[in-house]
Amino acid sequence: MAAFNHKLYLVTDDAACLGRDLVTVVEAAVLGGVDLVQIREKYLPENAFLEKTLRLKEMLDKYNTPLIVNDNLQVASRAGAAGIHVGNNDIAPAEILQQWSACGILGYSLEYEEHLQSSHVKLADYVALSPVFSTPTKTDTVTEWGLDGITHIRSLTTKPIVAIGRVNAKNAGNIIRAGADCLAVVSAICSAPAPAKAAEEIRNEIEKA
Ligand SMILES: Cc1ncc(COP(=O)(O)OP(=O)(O)O)c(N)n1
Ligand SMILES: Cc1ncsc1CCOP(=O)(O)O
Ligand SMILES: [Mg+2]
Repeated sequence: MAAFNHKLYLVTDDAACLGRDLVTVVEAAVLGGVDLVQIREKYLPENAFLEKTLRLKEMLDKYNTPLIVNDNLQVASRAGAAGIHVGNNDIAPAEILQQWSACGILGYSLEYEEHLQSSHVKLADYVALSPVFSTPTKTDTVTEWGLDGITHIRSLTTKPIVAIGRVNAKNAGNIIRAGADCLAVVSAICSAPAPAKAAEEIRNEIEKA
Protein backbone atom coordinates (compact mmCIF):
# COMPACT_ATOMS: atom_id res chain seq x y z
CA MET A 1 0.00 0.00 0.00
CA ALA A 2 1.53 3.31 -1.11
CA ALA A 3 1.42 6.44 1.05
CA PHE A 4 -0.78 9.12 -0.47
CA ASN A 5 -0.27 12.70 0.63
CA HIS A 6 -1.00 14.63 -2.55
CA LYS A 7 -3.31 17.63 -2.55
CA LEU A 8 -3.73 18.91 -6.10
CA TYR A 9 -4.09 16.31 -8.84
CA LEU A 10 -4.22 17.28 -12.50
CA VAL A 11 -6.07 14.88 -14.81
CA THR A 12 -5.17 15.62 -18.40
CA ASP A 13 -7.46 16.18 -21.35
CA ASP A 14 -5.72 17.19 -24.55
CA ALA A 15 -8.98 18.49 -26.02
CA ALA A 16 -9.42 20.83 -23.04
CA CYS A 17 -6.00 22.47 -23.60
CA LEU A 18 -7.33 24.87 -26.26
CA GLY A 19 -4.81 23.80 -28.90
CA ARG A 20 -1.79 24.23 -26.62
CA ASP A 21 0.83 21.50 -26.23
CA LEU A 22 -0.18 19.16 -23.40
CA VAL A 23 3.31 18.87 -21.90
CA THR A 24 3.63 22.68 -21.78
CA VAL A 25 0.24 23.03 -20.06
CA VAL A 26 1.06 20.31 -17.52
CA GLU A 27 4.49 21.81 -16.78
CA ALA A 28 2.89 25.19 -16.06
CA ALA A 29 0.37 23.48 -13.77
CA VAL A 30 3.16 21.77 -11.83
CA LEU A 31 4.96 25.09 -11.42
CA GLY A 32 1.67 26.49 -10.08
CA GLY A 33 1.25 23.80 -7.41
CA VAL A 34 -0.02 20.55 -8.93
CA ASP A 35 1.70 17.64 -7.13
CA LEU A 36 0.26 14.61 -8.96
CA VAL A 37 -0.68 14.11 -12.63
CA GLN A 38 -2.83 11.53 -14.39
CA ILE A 39 -2.66 11.03 -18.14
CA ARG A 40 -6.17 10.25 -19.36
CA GLU A 41 -6.55 9.38 -23.03
CA LYS A 42 -9.79 7.58 -23.75
CA TYR A 43 -9.40 7.31 -27.52
CA LEU A 44 -5.68 7.09 -28.45
CA PRO A 45 -4.33 3.80 -29.84
CA GLU A 46 -2.04 2.10 -27.32
CA ASN A 47 1.28 2.96 -29.04
CA ALA A 48 0.41 6.64 -29.24
CA PHE A 49 -0.81 6.57 -25.61
CA LEU A 50 2.51 5.04 -24.53
CA GLU A 51 4.54 7.55 -26.54
CA LYS A 52 2.65 10.47 -25.03
CA THR A 53 2.96 9.01 -21.53
CA LEU A 54 6.74 8.72 -21.92
CA ARG A 55 6.98 12.31 -23.16
CA LEU A 56 4.96 13.59 -20.20
CA LYS A 57 6.90 11.44 -17.73
CA GLU A 58 10.24 12.76 -18.98
CA MET A 59 9.13 16.30 -18.14
CA LEU A 60 7.52 15.34 -14.79
CA ASP A 61 10.63 13.45 -13.65
CA LYS A 62 12.50 16.78 -13.62
CA TYR A 63 10.09 17.93 -10.89
CA ASN A 64 9.80 14.57 -9.07
CA THR A 65 6.07 14.73 -9.77
CA PRO A 66 4.49 11.26 -10.04
CA LEU A 67 2.53 10.26 -13.13
CA ILE A 68 -0.55 8.03 -12.91
CA VAL A 69 -1.97 6.35 -16.03
CA ASN A 70 -5.73 6.09 -16.51
CA ASP A 71 -7.21 2.64 -17.25
CA ASN A 72 -4.35 1.07 -19.25
CA LEU A 73 -2.14 -1.37 -17.31
CA GLN A 74 0.18 -2.10 -20.26
CA VAL A 75 0.90 1.60 -20.78
CA ALA A 76 1.35 2.19 -17.04
CA SER A 77 3.81 -0.65 -16.57
CA ARG A 78 5.75 -0.14 -19.81
CA ALA A 79 6.17 3.58 -19.07
CA GLY A 80 7.31 2.90 -15.49
CA ALA A 81 4.51 5.12 -14.21
CA ALA A 82 3.99 5.76 -10.51
CA GLY A 83 0.59 4.08 -10.61
CA ILE A 84 -2.77 3.61 -12.25
CA HIS A 85 -6.34 4.84 -11.81
CA VAL A 86 -9.28 2.53 -12.53
CA GLY A 87 -13.03 2.49 -12.04
CA ASN A 88 -15.88 0.07 -11.78
CA ASN A 89 -15.75 -0.97 -15.46
CA ASP A 90 -11.96 -1.35 -15.71
CA ILE A 91 -9.43 -4.05 -14.86
CA ALA A 92 -9.84 -4.96 -11.18
CA PRO A 93 -7.28 -3.77 -8.59
CA ALA A 94 -6.46 -7.37 -7.56
CA GLU A 95 -5.57 -8.23 -11.13
CA ILE A 96 -3.45 -5.08 -11.45
CA LEU A 97 -1.43 -5.98 -8.36
CA GLN A 98 -1.04 -9.55 -9.59
CA GLN A 99 0.26 -8.46 -13.00
CA TRP A 100 2.24 -5.36 -11.99
CA SER A 101 4.31 -5.86 -8.84
CA ALA A 102 5.92 -2.41 -9.25
CA CYS A 103 2.55 -0.62 -9.08
CA GLY A 104 2.89 2.30 -6.68
CA ILE A 105 -0.29 4.33 -6.31
CA LEU A 106 -3.52 2.52 -7.16
CA GLY A 107 -6.55 4.81 -7.40
CA TYR A 108 -10.17 3.64 -7.58
CA SER A 109 -13.33 5.58 -8.50
CA LEU A 110 -16.15 5.19 -6.02
CA GLU A 111 -19.46 5.33 -7.83
CA TYR A 112 -21.68 3.48 -5.35
CA GLU A 113 -21.54 3.68 -1.55
CA GLU A 114 -21.92 -0.15 -1.33
CA HIS A 115 -18.56 -0.51 -3.08
CA LEU A 116 -16.78 1.02 -0.09
CA GLN A 117 -16.67 -2.49 1.45
CA SER A 118 -15.38 -4.11 -1.75
CA SER A 119 -11.96 -5.70 -2.24
CA HIS A 120 -11.38 -3.06 -4.94
CA VAL A 121 -11.49 -0.25 -2.38
CA LYS A 122 -9.53 -2.27 0.19
CA LEU A 123 -6.65 -2.59 -2.30
CA ALA A 124 -6.77 1.06 -3.38
CA ASP A 125 -4.44 3.77 -2.06
CA TYR A 126 -7.16 6.40 -2.50
CA VAL A 127 -10.83 6.52 -3.45
CA ALA A 128 -12.03 9.15 -5.89
CA LEU A 129 -15.52 10.50 -5.26
CA SER A 130 -16.47 10.65 -8.87
CA PRO A 131 -18.02 13.08 -9.57
CA VAL A 132 -18.36 15.43 -6.61
CA PHE A 133 -20.31 17.71 -8.99
CA SER A 134 -21.66 16.70 -12.41
CA THR A 135 -19.44 17.92 -15.19
CA PRO A 136 -19.55 18.19 -18.97
CA THR A 137 -15.99 16.77 -19.04
CA LYS A 138 -17.31 13.28 -18.15
CA THR A 139 -20.99 12.54 -18.54
CA ASP A 140 -21.10 8.74 -18.12
CA THR A 141 -21.27 8.99 -14.34
CA VAL A 142 -23.57 7.53 -11.69
CA THR A 143 -23.62 9.41 -8.37
CA GLU A 144 -23.19 13.16 -7.92
CA TRP A 145 -21.74 12.99 -4.40
CA GLY A 146 -21.96 16.67 -3.49
CA LEU A 147 -20.44 18.13 -0.33
CA ASP A 148 -22.70 16.07 1.95
CA GLY A 149 -21.65 12.91 0.12
CA ILE A 150 -18.00 13.69 0.82
CA THR A 151 -18.71 14.23 4.52
CA HIS A 152 -20.70 11.00 4.66
CA ILE A 153 -18.00 8.90 2.98
CA ARG A 154 -15.36 10.62 5.17
CA SER A 155 -17.21 9.25 8.20
CA LEU A 156 -17.07 5.71 6.79
CA THR A 157 -13.45 5.34 5.63
CA THR A 158 -9.93 6.32 6.56
CA LYS A 159 -8.75 5.99 2.94
CA PRO A 160 -7.54 9.24 1.37
CA ILE A 161 -10.43 10.84 -0.52
CA VAL A 162 -9.89 12.53 -3.88
CA ALA A 163 -12.73 14.74 -5.12
CA ILE A 164 -13.21 15.16 -8.87
CA GLY A 165 -15.85 16.85 -11.01
CA ARG A 166 -16.22 20.58 -11.67
CA VAL A 167 -13.60 21.43 -9.03
CA ASN A 168 -12.32 25.01 -9.24
CA ALA A 169 -10.86 27.78 -7.06
CA LYS A 170 -14.34 28.90 -5.94
CA ASN A 171 -15.47 25.55 -4.51
CA ALA A 172 -12.04 24.12 -3.53
CA GLY A 173 -12.14 25.32 0.11
CA ASN A 174 -15.64 23.91 0.69
CA ILE A 175 -14.69 20.54 -0.80
CA ILE A 176 -11.65 20.23 1.47
CA ARG A 177 -13.65 21.35 4.52
CA ALA A 178 -16.28 18.73 3.66
CA GLY A 179 -13.61 16.05 4.11
CA ALA A 180 -11.65 15.57 0.89
CA ASP A 181 -7.87 15.16 1.13
CA CYS A 182 -7.03 15.97 -2.47
CA LEU A 183 -8.70 17.76 -5.39
CA ALA A 184 -8.52 16.41 -8.94
CA VAL A 185 -9.04 18.90 -11.73
CA VAL A 186 -9.34 18.81 -15.52
CA SER A 187 -10.86 21.88 -17.15
CA ALA A 188 -10.30 24.53 -14.46
CA ILE A 189 -6.56 24.09 -15.14
CA CYS A 190 -6.26 22.64 -18.67
CA SER A 191 -8.64 25.24 -20.16
CA ALA A 192 -7.49 28.21 -18.08
CA PRO A 193 -5.88 31.11 -19.96
CA ALA A 194 -2.92 30.78 -17.55
CA PRO A 195 -2.72 27.19 -16.20
CA ALA A 196 0.06 28.03 -13.69
CA LYS A 197 -2.03 30.81 -12.15
CA ALA A 198 -5.15 28.63 -12.11
CA ALA A 199 -3.26 25.85 -10.31
CA GLU A 200 -1.79 28.33 -7.85
CA GLU A 201 -5.21 29.75 -7.00
CA ILE A 202 -6.68 26.31 -6.33
CA ARG A 203 -3.61 25.29 -4.33
CA ASN A 204 -3.91 28.42 -2.18
CA GLU A 205 -7.55 27.62 -1.43
CA ILE A 206 -6.55 24.08 -0.41
CA GLU A 207 -3.80 25.34 1.90
CA LYS A 208 -6.14 27.93 3.50
CA ALA A 209 -9.01 25.47 4.09
C1 LIG B 1 -8.80 10.96 -10.02
C2 LIG B 1 -9.82 10.31 -10.88
N1 LIG B 1 -11.05 10.11 -10.40
C3 LIG B 1 -11.99 9.51 -11.16
C4 LIG B 1 -11.70 9.13 -12.45
C5 LIG B 1 -12.72 8.42 -13.30
O1 LIG B 1 -12.35 7.08 -13.52
P1 LIG B 1 -13.35 6.08 -14.26
O2 LIG B 1 -14.60 6.02 -13.47
O3 LIG B 1 -12.65 4.81 -14.50
O4 LIG B 1 -13.66 6.81 -15.63
P2 LIG B 1 -12.63 7.16 -16.82
O5 LIG B 1 -11.70 8.22 -16.33
O6 LIG B 1 -11.89 5.91 -17.15
O7 LIG B 1 -13.51 7.64 -17.92
C6 LIG B 1 -10.40 9.38 -12.92
N2 LIG B 1 -10.04 9.02 -14.17
N3 LIG B 1 -9.48 9.96 -12.12
C1 LIG C 1 -12.30 12.13 -15.21
C2 LIG C 1 -13.46 12.45 -14.36
N1 LIG C 1 -13.97 11.53 -13.51
C3 LIG C 1 -15.02 11.96 -12.83
S1 LIG C 1 -15.44 13.54 -13.22
C4 LIG C 1 -14.13 13.63 -14.32
C5 LIG C 1 -13.84 14.83 -15.14
C6 LIG C 1 -13.59 16.07 -14.30
O1 LIG C 1 -13.38 17.13 -15.16
P1 LIG C 1 -13.58 18.65 -14.76
O2 LIG C 1 -12.54 18.97 -13.74
O3 LIG C 1 -13.35 19.39 -16.05
O4 LIG C 1 -14.98 18.81 -14.26
MG1 LIG D 1 -11.57 4.14 -16.07
